[in-house]
Amino acid sequence: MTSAAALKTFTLSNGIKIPSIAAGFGTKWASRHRPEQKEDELDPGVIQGVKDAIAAGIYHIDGAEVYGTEGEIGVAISESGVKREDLYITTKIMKNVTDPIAALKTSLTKLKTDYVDLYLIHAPFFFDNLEEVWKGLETLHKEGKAKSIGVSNFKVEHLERILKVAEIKPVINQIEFHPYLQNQSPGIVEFSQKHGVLIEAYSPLGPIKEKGPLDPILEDLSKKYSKTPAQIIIRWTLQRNVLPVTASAKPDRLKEANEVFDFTLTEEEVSKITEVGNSHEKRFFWTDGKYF
Ligand SMILES: NC(=O)c1ccc[n+]([C@@H]2O[C@H](COP(=O)([O-])OP(=O)(O)OC[C@H]3O[C@@H](n4cnc5c(N)ncnc54)[C@H](O)[C@@H]3O)[C@@H](O)[C@H]2O)c1
Ligand SMILES: OCCc1c[nH]c2ccccc12
Repeated sequence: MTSAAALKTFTLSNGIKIPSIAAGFGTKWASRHRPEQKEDELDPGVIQGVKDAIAAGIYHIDGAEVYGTEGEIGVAISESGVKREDLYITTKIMKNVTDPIAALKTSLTKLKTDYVDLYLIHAPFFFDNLEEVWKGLETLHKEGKAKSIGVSNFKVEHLERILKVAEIKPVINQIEFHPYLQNQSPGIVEFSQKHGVLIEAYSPLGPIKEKGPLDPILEDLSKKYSKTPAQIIIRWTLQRNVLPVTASAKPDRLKEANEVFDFTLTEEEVSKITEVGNSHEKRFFWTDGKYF
């Protein structure tokens, strides 16, 4: 069996190593979407949140053009005291898809960096020229402005379209993934993994947000390993070869999320969570561009 610490990074299909736990600054962090907040005002809470994640040892930060948190991420990473090359920064394109070159230029200015480690198409729901946008991302990769490129919320049909035209294959598909939603769309995890596309899980902590059939199992495993239910779920995610993108405004919870490299669930325990999770479907986010 591989050691618990071996999962600290995953290796992408392009050979680049990616830190296996990410801290997300979308969803609840996207306070810049509050109508009262001006575009050029930075939210000190978000800046502190990014700094807390980095201080907790989570060097992989997940942002997006539409979250409105790139400015805060830029300030935090430049003041973090950690070298840029040791951090792993993701952003995503969704609004300015007619011009990916200009969109990333704007994002890079806000992020105060010359490149992102990962640039994702945020979702395939709102425009139809997926192939053209992908070609734009390939250009940005060739220019060194996006070290890796990938997608998010893609179904099999969307990935197939990209794979048909791709000179550079997507390395990641970021989707909602947790024990209660192991296929955001039919067959997507198996198809992605078959094509060397790493699955990144957003909302990985779904099962601890409300009661469900996994509760007693998580409780037993928590006792056995002296870990919290959140840590058990994060560890399950990693052992499924999926990269969790988690979030918290609480520094202790960020630290907790990163303290999952000193224990290993048995294969039977992983299978049990998979099986019981599959008996209860729960979706926390959007599908086909519609929120719930
Ligand atoms: N690509 C997309 O369309 C998309 C969609 C949703 C989210 N995301 C990304 O994923 C990130 C994370 O998503 P999420 O916020 O749903 O993830 P998550 O499942 O980690 O949920 C985070 C929430 O869980 C709770 N929590 C966190 N740690 C906990 C702990 N130790 N114990 C108990 N409760 C805890 C808190 O309420 C916290 O706000 C976002 O910030 C964003 O970057 C992307
Ligand atoms: O990626 C998370 C879902 C999402 C899409 N657009 C947003 C804008 C603000 C906050 C979250 C989102």
